[in-house]
Amino acid sequence: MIKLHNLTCKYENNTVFENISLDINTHLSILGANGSGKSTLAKAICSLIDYEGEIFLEHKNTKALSLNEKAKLIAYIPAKLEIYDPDISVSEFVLLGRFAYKKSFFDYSEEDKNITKEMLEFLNIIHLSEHLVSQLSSGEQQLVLIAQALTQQSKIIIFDEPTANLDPHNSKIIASHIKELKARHTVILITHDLHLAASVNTPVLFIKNKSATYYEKDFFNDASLGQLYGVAFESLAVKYD
Ligand SMILES: Nc1ncnc2c1ncn2[C@@H]1O[C@H](COP(=O)(O)OP(=O)(O)OP(=O)(O)O)[C@@H](O)[C@H]1O
Repeated sequence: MIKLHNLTCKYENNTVFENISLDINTHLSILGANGSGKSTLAKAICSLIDYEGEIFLEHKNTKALSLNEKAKLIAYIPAKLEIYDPDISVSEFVLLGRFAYKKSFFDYSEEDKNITKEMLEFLNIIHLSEHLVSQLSSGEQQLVLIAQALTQQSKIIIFDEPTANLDPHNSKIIASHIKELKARHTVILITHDLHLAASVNTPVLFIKNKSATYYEKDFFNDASLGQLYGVAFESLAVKYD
């Protein structure tokens, strides 16, 4: 459960959006034009940037939570992997998702390593375990990012444009994983990929003109999409189902 109360985000003098209040009790897709503030909203929810107002995760004010407490409640998956260590392997990278559970400063536990292996198997990338993350394709890197987030075992997972760099085949793989994860997690999906959003099939929060409108259902039709995005739509063609 995520609760936003009078949430305002700005960068210096640029107000991105203001006074968003919303209770998110289920899966949600956040849509809107480039620069409308989707990633800013996600980053505020994850305390990665400053904000005005209040954000509650599972009834707890995020400002009162430690980094580790937040990591156990919410995971953020960026659109693209930033690789700080070109020599890190897939299994080492995914294991880092267990940081909030680490008991010893020096090493991860057997349980941490087992959970890492489990997530690599779940995403069908166990064969990449010893590969260098820096040498993977974009599609493989996206799966590695998802694996790392899953090891956090947080209730809420935010996917920020998970198919941004992917071809339709890899997008379909990601779509199928996201749909599967809905059974165990609260999924927040940020995307421009309307096929993906329609396929994942959640209520929609559309950000426009510094505010946000919530659509419980009936969002994915040519008329409302055309009006919101300002371009003509003819029924979505690619099927991720
Ligand atoms: N670190 C930053 N410093 C200053 N301005 C920023 C910063 N990050 C984002 N912005 C500005 O905030 C606004 C919202 O950006 P944001 O990335 O949240 O939009 P978005 O909806 O996720 O866009 P896109 O769909 O293009 O990824 C934009 O005008 C952007 O230029």
